[in-house]
Amino acid sequence: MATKMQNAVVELLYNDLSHPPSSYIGPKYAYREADGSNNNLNDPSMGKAGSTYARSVQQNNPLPRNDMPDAGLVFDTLLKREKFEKHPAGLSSMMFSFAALVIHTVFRTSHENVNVNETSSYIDLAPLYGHDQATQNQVRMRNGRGYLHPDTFAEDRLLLLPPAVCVLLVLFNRNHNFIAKKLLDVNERGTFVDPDTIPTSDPERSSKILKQEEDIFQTARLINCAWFGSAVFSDYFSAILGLVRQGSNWSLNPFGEIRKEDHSLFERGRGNVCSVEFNCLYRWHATTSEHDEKWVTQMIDTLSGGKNPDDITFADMKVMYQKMKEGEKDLTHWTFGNLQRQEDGTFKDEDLAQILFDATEHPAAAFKARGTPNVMRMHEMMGIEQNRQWAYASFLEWNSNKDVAAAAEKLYGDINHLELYSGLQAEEAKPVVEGAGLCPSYTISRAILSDAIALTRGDRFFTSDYTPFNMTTWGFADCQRDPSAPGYGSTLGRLFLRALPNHYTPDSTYTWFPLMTPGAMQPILKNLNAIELYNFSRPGTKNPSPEIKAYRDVAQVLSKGSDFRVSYTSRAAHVITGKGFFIASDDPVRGQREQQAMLDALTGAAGSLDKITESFYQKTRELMITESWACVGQTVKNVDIVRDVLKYVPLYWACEVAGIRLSKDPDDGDYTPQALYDILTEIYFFLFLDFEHWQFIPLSQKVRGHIDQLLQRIGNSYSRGSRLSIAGVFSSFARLINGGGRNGHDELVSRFSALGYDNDTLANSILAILIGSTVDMSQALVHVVNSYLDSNSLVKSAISKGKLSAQDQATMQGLVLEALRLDPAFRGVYREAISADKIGQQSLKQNETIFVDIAKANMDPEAFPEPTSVLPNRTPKDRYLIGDGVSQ
Ligand code: HEM
Repeated sequence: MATKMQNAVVELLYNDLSHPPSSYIGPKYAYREADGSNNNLNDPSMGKAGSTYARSVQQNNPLPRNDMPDAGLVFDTLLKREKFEKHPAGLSSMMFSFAALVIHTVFRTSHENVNVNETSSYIDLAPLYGHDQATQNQVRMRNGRGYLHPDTFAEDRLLLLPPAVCVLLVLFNRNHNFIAKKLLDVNERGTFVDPDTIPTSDPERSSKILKQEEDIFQTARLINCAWFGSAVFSDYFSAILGLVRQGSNWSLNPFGEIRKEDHSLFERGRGNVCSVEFNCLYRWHATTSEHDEKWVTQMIDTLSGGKNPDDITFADMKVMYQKMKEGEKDLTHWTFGNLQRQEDGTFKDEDLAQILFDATEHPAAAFKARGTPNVMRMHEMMGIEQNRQWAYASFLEWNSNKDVAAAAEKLYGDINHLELYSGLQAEEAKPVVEGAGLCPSYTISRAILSDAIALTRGDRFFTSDYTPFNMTTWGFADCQRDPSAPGYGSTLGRLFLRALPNHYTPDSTYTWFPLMTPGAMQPILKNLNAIELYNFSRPGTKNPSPEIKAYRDVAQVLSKGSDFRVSYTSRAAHVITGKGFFIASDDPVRGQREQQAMLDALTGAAGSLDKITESFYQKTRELMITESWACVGQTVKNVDIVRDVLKYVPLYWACEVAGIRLSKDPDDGDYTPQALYDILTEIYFFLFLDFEHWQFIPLSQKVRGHIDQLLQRIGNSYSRGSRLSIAGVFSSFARLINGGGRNGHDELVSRFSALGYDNDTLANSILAILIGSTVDMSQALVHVVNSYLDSNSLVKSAISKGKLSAQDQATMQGLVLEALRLDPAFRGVYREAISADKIGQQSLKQNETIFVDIAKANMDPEAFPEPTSVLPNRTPKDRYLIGDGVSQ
C-alpha cells in the first residue's frame, strides 16, 4: 500500500513539470529560425522548410494509378464551374485572400519533388519573411532598426494570385516596421540606441548596430507572427464558425497549459509537420469570386499568349512560371495589380486601400462540386496529379446530388475508389447552420480544425515561448487578440487602421467585418441590435493632418480659440450629455467662460489659493511618510515617488471637491485610489489622447459607463435626497478651501448661485474638475520632479552651482515652466479649422484637422533663445505655451 502511495506521489510530482523541458532560456531559443527549425528543441528539424510532407491517413484505396481517370476529365466532369453561386453565409472574397495567405505560410510544394514542402510547417509568415535565411536576407533592410524593405515580401508565388493577397501581406510588412520602430522608441531594456546617434568614429559602431538589428528584427518578427496568429483566431476563425452571425466574440484558445485528469500535462509546443491531406483539403479554388475569376483569366491570358484554358498543358504552365520569374526584378521592385511603387519604394495607401475595399465588397463563391472556374483547370490538374503521387484514403456517402454522384461513379467505376482530391473538392457542402460560416464540404470542415490546432498548439512560439520576455512587455500586449475590439474582437480591423489610417475609418464594417460583405453584415447587425454602431458605406479618403510646428504659428492657433474647434468635443459628445463639462465643451467660448467661473469659485476667495497649495503640500508629505520604507539596517527611506505619491496627490484633492470618498480598503470608501485613478485615466485617454482608431468603440462604451457611475456618485454625495444640492457643493468646497469658515462659505454660495447652474450642469462641471485636475496634473508633476531628480539635469547642476535659488518663488515657477517646456506632459494637441484659414505657410481647408506640435514649438529659438538650456528667468511668462486639459 505504502509503495502504491509513494508511486502515486512520485508520478504526481513528476507530472507537475513537462519532460523533457518545454523550452530553454537565452537568445538562441528566443527567436524563430528562418527555416522553422529548432521549434521542437529535441527534434530540431521537425517541420523545417525543405522536409517531406507527413501523411495523416493510412492509404486504403485499391485503385491502381493506371486505372485512374484523366485529371482533365475529372476536372471537366466534377469540378468545372457551371455558374457562379454566391457564398451562402456572406463571406467576401477577402476571406479567401486571407486564406491564401494562410496556406502559403505553410505550403510550398517543390516543383522538382512533390513530396517536399519548401516552407516550414509553422505559422511564421514565411510569405513575408522568406522560407529560409537567404530569402530573409533579401527582405531585410539591415539599417540597425530591424526594418523590412518598405512594402516588400518574399513569396514570389503570390504574384500569381489576385492582388488583395499581396496587399494583405504588405500591411503585415508595415506592421513589422511599426513594431520595430516602437521597440526602439520604447527601448524597454535600455539596450538600444538610435543608430544615427552612434558616431561613425566609434570602433564598435558596426558590431553594436549588427547586434541591435538582429534583436529588433527578430523580436518584431515574433510579435508580427503573433499578430497574424491573432488574426487567424479572431476574424478568420469567427468567419469559419459563423460566430459573427451570433455576435459572439468567443474564440478557441488552443495555446494554454492543459492538465489531463491524471495531472500530466497535455502536450504543446512539440512541433508540427504539415500533411498532404491538409494540403489537399485546403485547395479552395471553388470559392473564387467573379471579379477574381476575371483577374486570373486576364493574367493567364497574358502569360500564355492568349491560349484557351482548356488547351493549357503542364509544359505551358512551366513556361508561364518561367516568364513570370523573368519579369521579376529583385523583390524590392516587385509589383502586383498594376500598382506602381513610389520613389521611397512604398505603394500609395490609396491604391492599397481600394484593392482591399473591393475584396470586401465582392462576394466569394460557394464551395461546391462543379464550382471551380475553368481558368483554374490547369491548377487543379496539377493538384490532382500531385495527390496521385501522394496516396490517400477514399470516401463514402459523398454527394447527394445525383448527377454529381453518378458522374463520379462513371469516372472511378466504384464510388469507393473516389480519390481524395476530387473527393474533398466535390463533396457535398455544409449548409449555413449554427456553428458554420465557411460552409465547405463536410470532411474539409471537420479536418481543417484538427490541422489548425496541430499547427498552432504544436508551435513553441505560440505556447511555452509566447512570453513577454521574448516579445517585450509592450510587444506581448500589442499582439494580443482583444475580444472587446469592434467586429466582435476583430484583429484585422486594428491592422487596417494602423497601416492605412487615412483610408479605413473606425466605425466602418469594411474595417471590422472585412471577411464578410457589407451587404451580408447589414441584416446580421440589425438582428443583433448593433446596426447603429457601424457605417456600411465604402470609406472615403482623408488627408493626413498637417503639423504646425513653429512657435509663432502654434501660439496663433492656440490663442484663436474661436477659429479652431477642439477635436475632443466630438469624443465628449459620445460619452456625456448636457452643459457644464467645460474641459471638452462644444462651444469654446462658453467652455472657457464655464471654466473661468468654476476657477473663480474655487480660488476667488481671499487666501483660497494658499489653502489649496497647503492641502497639496500636506498630502504629498503624508503620502511620502506612509508609503516609504527603509532597507535592512538603514535609516534612509525609499519611496516610489511616482507610483505611490505624485499619482495620487491631485486625486485626493479633486475627490474632496467632488465629494468622493477614497479608501485603500475597497469595502470602505467609494473607490480605492488605484481604481479611481485607472478610471479617470481611461476617461482622460479617451477624451484627449491619440489612441489607435480601433479602440474608439470599445473605449467609448467603457468610458460612458465610468462617467454615468461617477455622475451618479457626485449626485449622491451632494444630495440629501435625490437632488443634487447647490448648498451641499458649496459647503464641501468651502471646507476644502477655507477650512469650513463661515465667511468663505457664504462667499462661495453667492458666487455659485450667480452662475445659476442646474443640477446636471453642476454635476458635469464637478466631473470636469475631477478629470481635468488629476491625470495630466499628475503627469506634469512627474515630469517636473523627473527634471530635478535626473542626475544629468541642467536644473540640478544650476542649483548646485548656486546660480539658482530654490527658495525664491519666481525662480521656482520658472523652473517648473522650463521643465515642462523641455519635457511637456503631452507633445501637442489637435484642432479643427472652423473655416478656411492660413497659418504661417500652411493653408487650411474648412474643417481640416491640424496637429499643433507644442513640443517642437517649445524648442523654437525665436521664442526661447538657447532652447536646450534651462533659463528659469525667461520673460514674459505668458510666452510659455499651454495645451489642453488642466494646463488650460
Ligand atoms: C484566385 C485565386 C487563386 C489562384 C489564382 C490560385 C492559384 C494557384 C496556383 C497557380 C497554384 C499552384 C502553385 C504552385 O505549385 O506553384 C495553387 C496552389 C494551391 N492553392 Fe491556390 N490559388 C488561388 C486561391 C487559393 C485559395 C483561396 C486557397 C485556399 C485557401 C488556395 C489553396 C491552394 C493550395 C493549398 C495550393 C497548393 C500549394 C502548394 O502545395 O504549394 N488557393 N493555387
